[in-house]
Amino acid sequence: MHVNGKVALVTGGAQGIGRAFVQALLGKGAKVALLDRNSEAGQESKAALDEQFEAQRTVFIQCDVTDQEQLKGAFKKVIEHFGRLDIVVNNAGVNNEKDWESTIQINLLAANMENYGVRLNTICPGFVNTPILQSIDKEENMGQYYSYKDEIKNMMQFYGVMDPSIIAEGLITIIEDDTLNGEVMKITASQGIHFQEYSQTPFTSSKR
Ligand SMILES: NC(=O)C1=CN([C@@H]2O[C@H](COP(=O)(O)OP(=O)(O)OC[C@H]3O[C@@H](n4cnc5c(N)ncnc54)[C@H](O)[C@@H]3O)[C@@H](O)[C@H]2O)C=CC1
Ligand SMILES: CC/C=C\CC(=O)/C=C/C=C\C=C\C=C\[C@@H](O)[C@@H](O)C/C=C\CCC(=O)O
Repeated sequence: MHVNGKVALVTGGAQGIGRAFVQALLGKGAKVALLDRNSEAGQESKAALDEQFEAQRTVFIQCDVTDQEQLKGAFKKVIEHFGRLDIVVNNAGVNNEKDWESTIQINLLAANMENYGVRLNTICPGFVNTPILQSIDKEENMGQYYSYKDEIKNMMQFYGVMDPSIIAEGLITIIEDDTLNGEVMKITASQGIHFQEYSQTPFTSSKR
């Protein structure tokens, strides 16, 4: 699918990886709805992007993705505003080991989107340089894993920390290659963008 002229919705688009996704999609000619629960960061991001791209190509919608009503309302607004919706990027995420139920609810929201006739792929990055990494130093985020914070920092040094732009490059690859469906794209500092390979099994479903 060509990105040019398409409409994308990016959750958690106000900062970090989501912001890089929004920027890359705009760079490829898409119109983008940037959803985030953080209104201040969302508005700041939109203002910064408007300096680089035509303002009417980006809309910020405040939305907490865990609130089904807000989320449905946001999807509706995007379609009303841009007239269509072609690409959904389920990026919003938190690191909160003390409230893992809400972490799952936020981070894995897309799991039930397969019935909408869309291609569904996932991106699994190693460490990426975004504000979420500051949570490693906070007991309120790390909970029982707080004592591993120095170990995690050593891992970050060992494996490397990537720039969000490479994750955005992975997203554009997924959108542009229509053959990709059900794929797990891994992005690491040492191997770059690559795919998880699963061994072939002989059974073929009649439903495929
Ligand atoms: N930074 C990293 O090293 C890695 C991050 N990830 C995942 O990538 C995604 C993006 O992470 P980062 O950009 O690093 O984090 P970040 O903390 O910099 O940005 C996350 C954005 O999501 C928003 N958000 C959080 N909860 C929300 C909610 N309930 N509703 C709407 N918006 C919400 C935040 O306000 C923020 O703007 C997350 O799902 C994270 O788990 C995955 C692997 C590595
Ligand atoms: C620690 C929690 C902080 C934030 C949570 C979050 O949202 C992001 C976590 C991000 C990445 C974690 C990566 C962990 C990687 C390691 O456990 C290894 O599995 C890395 C493996 C391979 C790297 C291979 C390579 O670079 O050569």
